[in-house]
Amino acid sequence: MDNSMIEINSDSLIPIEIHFRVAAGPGAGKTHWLVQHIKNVLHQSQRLRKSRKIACITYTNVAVETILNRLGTNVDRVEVSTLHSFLYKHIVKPYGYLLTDECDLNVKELDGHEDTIVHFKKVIHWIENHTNANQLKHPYTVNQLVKRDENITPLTRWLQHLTYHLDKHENLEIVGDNKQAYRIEKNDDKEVRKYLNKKCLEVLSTELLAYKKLYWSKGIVDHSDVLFFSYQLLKSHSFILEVLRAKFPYLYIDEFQDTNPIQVKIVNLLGAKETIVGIIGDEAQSIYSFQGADPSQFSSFLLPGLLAYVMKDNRRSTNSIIDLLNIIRKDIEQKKYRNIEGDKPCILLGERMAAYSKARELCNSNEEIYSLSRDNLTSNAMRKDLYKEVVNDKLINELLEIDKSSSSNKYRSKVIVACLRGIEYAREGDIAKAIKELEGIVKDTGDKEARKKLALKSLFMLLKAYDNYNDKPLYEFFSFIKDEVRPEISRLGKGAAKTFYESYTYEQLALCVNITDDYSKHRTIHKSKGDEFDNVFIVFKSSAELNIFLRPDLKNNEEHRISYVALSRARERLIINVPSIDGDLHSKLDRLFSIINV
Ligand SMILES: Nc1ncnc2c1ncn2[C@@H]1O[C@H](COP(=O)(O)OP(=O)(O)OP(=O)(O)O)[C@@H](O)[C@H]1O
Repeated sequence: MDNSMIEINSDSLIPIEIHFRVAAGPGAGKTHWLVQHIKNVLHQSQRLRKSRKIACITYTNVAVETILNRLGTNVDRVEVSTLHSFLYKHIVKPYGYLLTDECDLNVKELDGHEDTIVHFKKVIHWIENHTNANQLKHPYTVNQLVKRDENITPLTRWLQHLTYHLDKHENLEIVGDNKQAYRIEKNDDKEVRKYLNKKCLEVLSTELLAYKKLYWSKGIVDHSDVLFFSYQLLKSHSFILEVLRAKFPYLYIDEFQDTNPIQVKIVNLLGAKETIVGIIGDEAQSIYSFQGADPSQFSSFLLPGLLAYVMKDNRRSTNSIIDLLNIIRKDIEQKKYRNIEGDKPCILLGERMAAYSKARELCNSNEEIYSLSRDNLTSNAMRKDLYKEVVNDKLINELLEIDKSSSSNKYRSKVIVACLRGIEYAREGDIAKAIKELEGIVKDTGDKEARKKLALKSLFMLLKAYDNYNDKPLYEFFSFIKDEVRPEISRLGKGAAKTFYESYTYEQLALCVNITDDYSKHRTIHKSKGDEFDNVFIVFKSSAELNIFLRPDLKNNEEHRISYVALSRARERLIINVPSIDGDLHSKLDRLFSIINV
């Protein structure tokens, strides 16, 4: 920790007209402090008027909700959003027309930003018209690339992972990640990754902007495009910066450790004058390197006169959990604010589900316990094993597959899946995503406004009837949609499709929907960031992961930071499951944990 840092706690007031950086460990009360600080600025500032607001940026929609709730009646003078939504609303949407020539951006058709999609028709068009197509050689000729499955899969994956990089002149370039250009082949039950040829990718890379333009010209924009457009616009049109600085005299960014270099540049541009910038975060909880985050950007972030603060309390966890966290972390020794001893953290050795049952016992059976896993597969497996009736998590794909025989059947399953997804997103609180899903099936109806209205009406009907189909065969859900929502979908005659609809329940298919902002009790660690739970059950796949307690390296090892985030979510009880550990490790960890065989 830097000695020049000023120590504060989550109730401290700081000067409001000086740029700041607040660093603090887990459970220090960063979010609590930020909300207090905003209220203080609203109270004291001479620079806020009706049309001028505080911009408060945070990482997820869940975090936006949390801050809005805590701000209470003060919300109308604060704009709380994710960085992408903020940039989209205040830069891309109003000024995107300035990019019409350079990027072919079709502003009229712009309708929000989405996850990256790959339209294969566009891929074909792009490759067929590629200036360097004649350099594509067997077995990667134009024809072979767009017709052979063994090329289509890695090509699609590669295009799905295009990103932007700042070059040494601080210009943005579009780059492909060649490690993503693979398909999986099974060889004697072993899975082997087969990659697209490097030379072929090199040739294709020469015209990635042309590929992107095929989407932009239709108004299709993904999350990283929002950063790209914002950066381009701010760099070449300084009046936009002036407008933004006038609108937002204060800009605060929570969870700054997970911003990527382009975002940092944008924040730097805004903070160069007038706007006071404040960043809050924890380097030790930086877990998004796969999205370009670089933890060192937090401590190296500088603006003229910036004051650096540190909060050392841990207000969340019991003493025995904080002891464990302090073993892992060297830069801040957290103080035990609650000062409650609590149960000794526990390692359960053995099979995952048996360990989970034991963990429930340890938490007095009736208390809630949240499981946190490293990857999606494991968190889905936790859910799946608990809800035994789920046969597999590919049911949605099976349904789409079974209805592929004719275009009318294809449309039928598209409608069913869109309704299913829409309902599940809405039930998890993401109404915007739910409506978007349903808009996709009413493309033939009127203008944008009319489609939105119809989607909302359908969603309302579907949610209202939820109890009528939730635990029934999917056929009931289909009948409801045909009767009430989209009568034009084709009937279900005898055959494989009908059998499918009768064999699985709505609930079983609903479990296959991937919820983005996951509020459920079985989550990935990434989705648990910023949250806290009384009892936490962490799934470690092997004893190697326990090395974090013996040789911690939060600075250089992202896997350690991910485990640290998981361990620090617990308020009362911390339980780790690992299949087994050898004797040596057992004796070394004995001091820190109760170790139980299940
Ligand atoms: N001044 C305070 N008064 C009352 N409760 C507080 C105060 N500061 C923090 N808390 C409580 O302490 C807990 C941890 O705070 P918070 O979630 O804001 O921490 P954080 O620093 O954002 O943690 P993390 O980095 O782990 O997400 C929360 O339950 C919060 O409500």
